[in-house]
Formats: sequence, structure tokens, C-alpha cells
Amino acid sequence: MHALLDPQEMGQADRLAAEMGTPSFTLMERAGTAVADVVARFPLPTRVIVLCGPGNNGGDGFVAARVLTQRGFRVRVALLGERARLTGDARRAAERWRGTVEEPAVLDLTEAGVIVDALFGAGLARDLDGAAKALVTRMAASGRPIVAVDLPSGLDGATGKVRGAAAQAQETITFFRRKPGHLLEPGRSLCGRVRVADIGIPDAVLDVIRPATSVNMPDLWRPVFPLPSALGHKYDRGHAVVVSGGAWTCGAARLSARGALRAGAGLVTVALPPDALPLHAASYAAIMPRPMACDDDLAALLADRRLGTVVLGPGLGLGAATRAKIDITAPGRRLVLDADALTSYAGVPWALADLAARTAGLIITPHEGEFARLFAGDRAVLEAPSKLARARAAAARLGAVVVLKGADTVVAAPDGRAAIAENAPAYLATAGAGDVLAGMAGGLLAQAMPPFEAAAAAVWLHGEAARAAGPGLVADDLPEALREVYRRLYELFGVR
Ligand SMILES: NC(=O)C1=CN([C@@H]2O[C@H](COP(=O)(O)OP(=O)(O)OC[C@H]3O[C@@H](n4cnc5c(N)ncnc54)[C@H](O)[C@@H]3O)[C@@H](O)[C@H]2O)[C@@H](O)CC1
Ligand SMILES: Nc1ncnc2c1ncn2[C@@H]1O[C@H](COP(=O)(O)OP(=O)(O)O)[C@@H](O)[C@H]1O
Ligand SMILES: [K+]
Repeated sequence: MHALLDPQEMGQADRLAAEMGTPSFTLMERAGTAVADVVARFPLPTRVIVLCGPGNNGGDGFVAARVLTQRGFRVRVALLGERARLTGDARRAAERWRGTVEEPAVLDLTEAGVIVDALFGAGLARDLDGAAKALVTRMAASGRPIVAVDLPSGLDGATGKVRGAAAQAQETITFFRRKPGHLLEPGRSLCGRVRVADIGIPDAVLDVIRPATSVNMPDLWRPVFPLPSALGHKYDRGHAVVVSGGAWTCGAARLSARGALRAGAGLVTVALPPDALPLHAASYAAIMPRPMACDDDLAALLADRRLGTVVLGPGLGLGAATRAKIDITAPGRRLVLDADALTSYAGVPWALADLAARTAGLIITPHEGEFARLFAGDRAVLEAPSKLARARAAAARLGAVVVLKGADTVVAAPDGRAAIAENAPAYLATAGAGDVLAGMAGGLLAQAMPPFEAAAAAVWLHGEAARAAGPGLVADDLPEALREVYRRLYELFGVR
């Protein structure tokens, strides 16, 4: 259930469903009925205004209007455009509607108990303007509850962006699977509560479409999630290294080290400038501090090839000194680069791509600011049409897994796979939360999870940990909250 289909893929699903025996008009009847089911939760005799557009989204609206009338609601229908120009299934749905079809301009939308927004869905092809934009703007200004069909009209299902205008929905009902635009902001917020209706499109269509985008949830990475074995020992659970800054900035690496340990790494070593030792030692007895007075000390530590996973960046400082540490670390190792490590490559993403090619796997975890600095001047990446497309373009450019953070964190792999998170509460945006995430990704990488899945699992667990900790959380709470999250995850995975 975690696949996301963009509007084009949804069109393909529709056609394949027809080939497999379900006519498209049957899908429309079921879609419109599902919309009516949602609207019917409002009490009778609610007045319903259904605003229909010129395509199949409007067709769903005509079906919903008919079903709601049969169920006793007082329904008025307005069509944007000329009835004579309706074609195909939408025309057929309009013919089955026995009531009048009004001009949107004559309706007072504030009279409605609920408005059904069936103007545009997956077929939105350009920015709204003229009469369409004016109607959506009126709908938004009406202050009435809106149930959106498939998507709030004007919201782009592929990108989550508003094209011209869109009205805030109370609920959005979509069909078969959600689209990226239901998860990517501002789309997610505009949709209100999203419901997915089964309209009889067989799951088998997914075997043909092979969608590359998913919701980030445990199904996605479960097969490679490291579960402790009764026969194992700590050395089987991976050894992660965190490279720390000095005393004044080592809080970040302390958070990363705790994240790595709580994410299940068997051992965590922290390479640290000597002045940071008391702080690290005081914060967690379980970590293993190693002195790093100079780069040679780091190289000597890493001569032990068992130290195969390294987290660098949080609190490490900017520039050549940090790049030198990354260079020493990279060959043949699995790396997580965050914060200062990324800004140390500002404007030279190709240098990071060269580095990625020398690693055994690279995850980068930029927030939007770090991402913009890293790819400064690379218009193909920065101007890709959505957050999803930007993360994908960056992953392809670097040959690395990119975790582009935010409320709708996107994890993208160089092979095109991508996952969008939906479980992070807004209060997760707090100082140091990203440092914990980088450590958690390192902890999972150290346990031999492949980079894409390790990054996706870290993001999901991080969001769940925030929820478990609850409002008022500070970053220090996140690693501790992971215990409860793991307990529930093990239960879900049937681990005793
Ligand atoms: N599996 C599916 O694909 C199903 C789709 N259904 C519905 O069909 C919808 C998609 O239908 P369509 O592909 O006909 O697309 P839409 O109905 O979303 O929009 C296409 C129509 O809007 C016009 N249009 C697009 N952008 C415009 C703009 N900016 N200003 C003015 N006019 C604009 C187009 O010329 C076309 O007439 C879905 O959103 C869903 O509601 C359902 O009926 C059931 C199954
Ligand atoms: N509005 C938001 N809702 C939910 N999570 C958010 C939001 N904004 C940011 N986050 C998350 O908070 C964390 C902040 O990380 P980051 O920006 O690196 O901060 P820091 O550098 O202080 O650790 C990231 O995991 C990010 O995805
Ligand atoms: K709509």
C-alpha cells in the first residue's frame, strides 16, 4: 500500500484496469460514489454545492451529485465550461444527472453546507487563470467546508505545488493510491484529511507500472531491517564511528553518537579532539572515545577496516580541514555526511560525486539551506519541479542517497527510487534533531542495511521517536524515545 502514483502513472493504472476488465466508466461511478460516501457524513439536510470541471474530475462530481440526491441531500451542481463540450465518461456522468446544471457565477457559495471541489484533478495541465482561478478563489473565500475530489483543484499531484490557486480542503478523497502531491508540502496541508477509496483497480497494475515513489513506511525497508539474532554478538551489529568537533561544538557529534547507538549499532567509537573528551565521556558511558589530535590519528584509527561506517559533519567546522577528514575516511567505507561536511562542498557537488564514487555507499542529509548551498549554480538540480524531483536529481548527480529534510522529508536513491515521509510532527524541527538523524542513519548503515533503506528507516524511526517523545521534545530526547519505537516495531515485525 505504500506506492505513490503520479498523475501520469494514475492514468496508466486507469487504462490497465480497463484492459484487465473494469471499464473506465465503472471506475468513475465508484469514484463518485466514494465521494458521496464522504459527503454523506455531514448530517441531512446539508446543502451541497458540487462544482464540476470540464474533465473526468468533473465527471466524478456529477456522479457524487446524483448519489447524494438519491440519499436525500439538497444538491446544486455548477459546471465550469460548456456542457456541450463534455466528452467521454464525463459526458455520460453528466447525462445521468437529472437536475439542473448552473453557471458557477450565479451561486452564492456561502449558502453551502459543504462544497464538493470537482473542478480539476490529475488532469491539471497548466496554472489556473481566468474563470477557473476566480472560482477557486471564491471557493477558498467562502469559508465553507470543502471536500476535494482526488486533489484540491489547482494542486499539482506530481509536485505538491499550487498552480495559480487552490482552496484549503477539509477532506480529500482520492482513488486507488495517493500521489506525491498528497504528501509534499504545501499539498499535504491543503488536502486536509486524505482518504483513499478502493474503486476496483486491481493491484496487478502495479506490476506493470512499477512505481518508483513510495510513502516512507516500514513495509518499504522491512526485508533488510537488521533484527538482532540470538546467535549474534555485538560485533555482528556493526561498528559506527562518529567524528567529533572540539569542546565548543561537540554537542552535535554527541547527539549523533547517541543516535547511532540507539539505532542499534553494536559499537560506536567517537574520534574526538582531546578537549572534547570529558564532554563525550560524561554524556554516554557506552561510547568509545578515541583521541584525534590530528588527521594522522584519524587515519591510524581507521586502519582497522572493521570500522566500516563513519558519520561526519555535525559540529565539525567548515572548509579544508573537514574535507581532509572526509578524504581520509571515504575510501571503501560507508559514509553519512551532514551539516558542516555538506557545506564544505558548497557549490562543488561534482567534488562530492567524485568522493561518493570512492566510498562503499554515501548518504547525505541536507536541510533545504544546505542543499541550496551544495548545489549552488546547478540549475538542473535546484530548479527541478518539486522537492521529490530535486532530491532525485541530486541523488543521480552524486551517486549517493539524498535525504532532503523537512516536514515532508524525501529520501532518494541514484537508481530513481524515492520515499516521502509523512510521520514527522512539526515539533521535530528543533536544534540538534538533524544530528541525531545522521547518527541513526550511520547506526543502521553499520548494521549492513543498504544505504537507501538505511536512510529511509532512519527517517521513519526519527519521526516516530519524535511522536513518542511528544510535544516539548528536545533533540536529546530522540535517542531515548527510540527504545519505545523499537519495542513497537519489533512487535509489528513479530520479534520476541
Ligand atoms: N484511475 C483514474 O485515472 C480515474 C480518474 N478519475 C477522475 O478523473 C480525474 C482525471 O480526469 P482528467 O484526466 O479528465 O483530468 P481533469 O478532470 O483533472 O482535468 C482535465 C480537464 O481540465 C482542463 N484543464 C486542465 N488544466 C486546466 C487549467 N489550468 N485551466 C483550465 N482548464 C484546465 C483540461 O483541458 C481538461 O478538460 C481524476 O482526478 C479523477 O477525479 C475517476 O473518474 C476514476 C478513475
Ligand atoms: N516543519 C517540520 N515538521 C516536521 N519535521 C521537521 C520540520 N522542519 C524540520 N523538520 C525535521 O527536523 C530535523 C531538523 O534537522 P536540521 O535542520 O538538520 O537541524 P539541526 O541542524 O539543528 O539538527 C530534520 O529531521 C527535519 O526533517
Ligand atoms: K478536485
